[in-house]
This record gives sequence, C-alpha cells and structure tokens, in this order.
Amino acid sequence: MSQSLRLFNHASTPNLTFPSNPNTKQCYSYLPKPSSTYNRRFPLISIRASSSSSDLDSSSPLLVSDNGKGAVISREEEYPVAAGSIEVDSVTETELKENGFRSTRRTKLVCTIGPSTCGFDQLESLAVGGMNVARINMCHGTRDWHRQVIQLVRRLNEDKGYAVAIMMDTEGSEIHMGDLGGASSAKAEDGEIWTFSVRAFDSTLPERTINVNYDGFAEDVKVGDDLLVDGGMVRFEVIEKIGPDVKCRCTDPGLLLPRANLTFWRDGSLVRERNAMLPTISSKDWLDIDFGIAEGVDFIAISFVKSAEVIKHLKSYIAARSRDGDIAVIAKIESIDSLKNLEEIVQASDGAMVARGDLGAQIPLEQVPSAQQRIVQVCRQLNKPVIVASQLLESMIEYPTPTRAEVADVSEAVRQRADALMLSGESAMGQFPEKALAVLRSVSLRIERWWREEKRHEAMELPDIGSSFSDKISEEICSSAAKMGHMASLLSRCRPDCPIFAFTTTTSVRRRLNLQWGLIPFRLSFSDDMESNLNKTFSLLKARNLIKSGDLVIAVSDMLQSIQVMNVP
Ligand SMILES: Nc1ncnc2c1ncn2[C@@H]1O[C@H](COP(=O)(O)OP(=O)(O)O)[C@@H](O)[C@H]1O
Ligand SMILES: C=C(OP(=O)(O)O)C(=O)O
Ligand SMILES: [K+]
Ligand SMILES: [Mg+2]
Repeated sequence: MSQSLRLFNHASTPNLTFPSNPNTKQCYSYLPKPSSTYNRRFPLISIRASSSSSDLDSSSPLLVSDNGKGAVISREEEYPVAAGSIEVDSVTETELKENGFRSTRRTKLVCTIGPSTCGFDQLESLAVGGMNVARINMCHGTRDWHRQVIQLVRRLNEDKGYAVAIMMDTEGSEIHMGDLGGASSAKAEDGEIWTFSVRAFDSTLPERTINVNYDGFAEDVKVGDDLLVDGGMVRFEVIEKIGPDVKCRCTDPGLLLPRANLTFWRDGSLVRERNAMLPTISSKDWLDIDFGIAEGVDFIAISFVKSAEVIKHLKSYIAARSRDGDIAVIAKIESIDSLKNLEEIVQASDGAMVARGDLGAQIPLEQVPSAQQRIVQVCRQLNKPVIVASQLLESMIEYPTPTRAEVADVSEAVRQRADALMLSGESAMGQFPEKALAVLRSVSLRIERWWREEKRHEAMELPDIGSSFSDKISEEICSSAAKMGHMASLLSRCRPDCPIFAFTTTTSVRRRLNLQWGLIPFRLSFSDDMESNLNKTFSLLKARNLIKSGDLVIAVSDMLQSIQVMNVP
C-alpha cells in the first residue's frame, strides 16, 4: 500500500497533524480548521507525481482537479461518465504516453476558424496539432456559417475524443469598413484618391470606394485628419467632405481587407469622442450573444470593452439565459479605456485577451509590448486566464516559415507565461494554418523545456484572492502543496514547473479548463467519498498508462480540505 502522509484532514483531526515519517520534507503551512462544514463547491484534487519519494523536484508533474468555479454544473446534454472510465483529450493522452509528464505543453493554443480551416478534416488537423480552443469571429461570416463550424467541432469532440472549446468573439461597435463587395482584398497605392462613404450601395461598389459602417462618420471626420486602416496598415489623409462621402488620399499604401477597422487621428491623437458613445455591445452583438448562448459556446469574448459594468451586465444576462450559466466571458483589452480600467475589467471577467490588433491602432505601437506585459501580469495576479492575440505569425498567412522576429514575439509571450496564444488570419484565411500552429507549439515547448533545463521557476508575489474563508483555505492548501516541491502553485496561477491534471465531472468544465496554463483536463465521475475517488482516479490513470505504481503524488482536495502525499498504489 502507499506510504501515505496525511498532513491535514479536518474530517478526522481537530487540528494540524504533523507527519511522523522523517523522510518527508517538513514544509507545510498551518491550515486552520474551517468553522463550518467544508465547502463542496470546489472538489479539487491536486496530485503531484514523480518516480520516487526522494525525487520531489520541482519539475515533476502536478495533477490538479477542479469542478469549475461555481456549483457543480449539470447540463441537459450531460451524460455520466461510464463507471470505470476516464475521458482525456486523445492528443494529450498520446503525448503523455510518448513523452511522459514532463514534456506536456503548458501554453494553450487558440485558432481562429475561417475559410481556410472550416472543414471537418481541417478542424481535425488543427486538433491533432494542438488546438485547445476554436475561435469564431462574428465580424465575419453568417450565423449559419458559424453554426456549421460549431457543429463540426462538436462532432470532432464526440467522434474523436477531443475537448476543443469554442470561443465566440463579438464584432463590437467600433468603426470599420464594409466587405469590399465580395473581393478578398484591394490594393491602395500611394497618392490614390479613395472615397469612404456611409451611403448604402445596392449593387456593386464604385471603383476605389469603401463603405463605412458608422452613420456619423462623415460628420465626425475633419479635412486634414489621418484615417488609419487596421491600425496603420494603410493610411489616408482626409482631403474633402461631400455629404456622406469623404475623399481621402492614400499616404501609406497597402492592402485593404474586408471589414478592416478604421480609426481617425487629429493632431497626433486618436479621435475617440464618438467611439465613446457607441455601446460596447451593439444590437447585432446581442443577437450574436443570444446565438452563442443557444449554441452553448464555452467562451464569449467581448470586443472593445471599456468598463467592468458591461462585463457584469453580460454575465448576469448569460446567467439568466444559459441553461447552466457556464459560459465564460473574456474581456478583450484593445482600447485606451480598457487599459485605464484594466484591473476592474479583469476582475469582473473570467479571462482577458491582449487584442494587439486594435490595441495597436489605439495606442502608439511601441507601447503595445509593455501593455501586453502589464495585462498578462494583472491577469495572473487576479487569477484569470489571459490570451495573447494578433499578428503572432502574420507573415505565415502567405509564407510557410515565420520571420525570426515573429518567433521572438511568440517566445516572449510564452516566457511571460500567458495562458494561451492565438492565431487569427494565420489560421482563418492563411495558406499554412497547420504550419502556423506547429510553430506556436514547437516554440512553446522549446521555451518550456528551457525553463526546466535552467530551473527557472519564476516566483511571483501573488496576493490573496479568496474572499470567503473556505476559498482562503483552498489557496493555503494549494500553496503549501506547491512549496513541498519547491515550486509555486495556486494551481495554474502559480505556473508550477509541471503539468496539472484537472479532474472534473462535467464536459463543459473540462472544455473550459482547456484555456488555462498547464491544466490537462480529465472527466470522470466522483462519489462523495474522496478516498475512493482518489483510488479510482489512480487505477483509471494506471490502466491508461498515464501514471504508474510507485509514482509519488501530492493530492490536494478541498472537498476534504486536506493534503496527502502518497505513492501511487
Ligand atoms: N468567418 C470568417 N469568414 C471569412 N473570413 C474570415 C472569417 N473569420 C476570419 N476571417 C478572415 O481572417 C482574417 C483575420 O481574422 P481576425 O483577426 O479574426 O479578424 P479581423 O482581421 O477582422 O480582426 C479576417 O480579416 C478575415 O479576412
Ligand atoms: C483579436 C482582436 O480582435 P479582432 O480580431 O476581433 O479585431 C484584435 O484586435 O487584436
Ligand atoms: K471580433
Ligand atoms: Mg479587435
């Protein structure tokens, strides 16, 4: 039987019990006895495994389990896991078997799905290549198109054993161009005169004419303003206004893409008075959100968030409408206001995205890297998953290899320990979606391996975040479990130098956990008896060759408010 060490279990001991085994490391923190019955909202097992008890080094794997951040969720579609079975992503299982625990990828990958990747086989290739979350961007395509993608991802999960989550990204109500009358792009040359118009054109667009989605556009711009397409990819100067038409001269030539974002600048600053009056969630966005709720997406990302209020409003809207209120809301940080109100926005959200595309159109480009670093740090402090997005591998839309600069950018995001990296055009409409994904994967793995080799376990001062007493206890339990292996961990937040196995009873929670750094979600059924849950988990993992007898593990359970160190029986 396992040499089991019970550090604390209030169910059987009134206070802290110190271990009698002299070989175990003496590094526990005092855990006060909870005053009330223990909190069942967060059944949590954290198991840290290594080959022998003397091998408690920081790079050995940590397995964690979490049943979501709220009540145990049951969906109508939810089906019990067959007794004696455990569900894990088939790609992860293969990786675990082939490479062992230590080399599992910690950084998660999000792919935007578009014309290049919307077929079943293409989606499957992305899943095989490590896609954890599929993003659909409601700026483009019809709801029917998006529904089709959602259904294909579902089928992929069901038929082939993946747990790819779906993120729906709203259009938001910023100013953008129309869809170029069906053309995939248009080239604007230096000195050319183009017309930006709010008129509705019933047939084809006149030559060098761009439709603008915002009625107040022609009133708001002034002659002399700079008009930036996509944050400066193409630049125009406003030279004349004729009713609904605004004539502009191209000053920086480039490719115009359908529905590209437009900003205008006056005397070196962004003009944003009008934008401030547009609602963050437009009426079209609300329809898309209803669609997302009806389709049961896992995440809704909100564009151009300005304040925490809109997030709170959306969260209560979702809670009232979704069957189980389990759609996570991701705040996209891509405006000056979102940077100003960053902490409160992140606090109100279930996660954030560093949406560098639009962010770079609203603040000077050279400020984007420091903004990214701050957003990633704030998210980690507040324990919210964070995605770094846009232009990570932009050149791979056209070319099969990335630039050195792009690889350096991806490395930096991984090094910052962002939870996830995202592909946009590279996977949506690029020529090499799978290659781009492979670059994200291999760069992530390389940096993560380098940490292990160099033993760079970055410890960050993390503030207490639990508000309730039992949350605080959970936090204590996790950090003391982490300290035993000289590594940081309040679960994923501590970015421990080991994978974290997350056990849940719920399919949707399993998919949502997929966004978080280092978490490998499993689904199995739990009983009320934690001891037998653990034993069952061990035997299922052993049967799948994912752990073996003798592996040393630390099991953290906030169902029992306990930590146990034991060898796998
Ligand atoms: N559902 C879709 N249908 C058609 N094209 C799409 C779709 N999703 C994305 N794209 C294409 O991929 C590009 C990059 O995607 P993304 O970065 O999400 O959007 P945007 O460039 O509008 O911010 C888009 O500009 C568009 O050309
Ligand atoms: C991710 C972003 O948002 P979208 O692609 O919807 O513009 C961005 O602006 O970087
Ligand atoms: K969007
Ligand atoms: Mg954006």
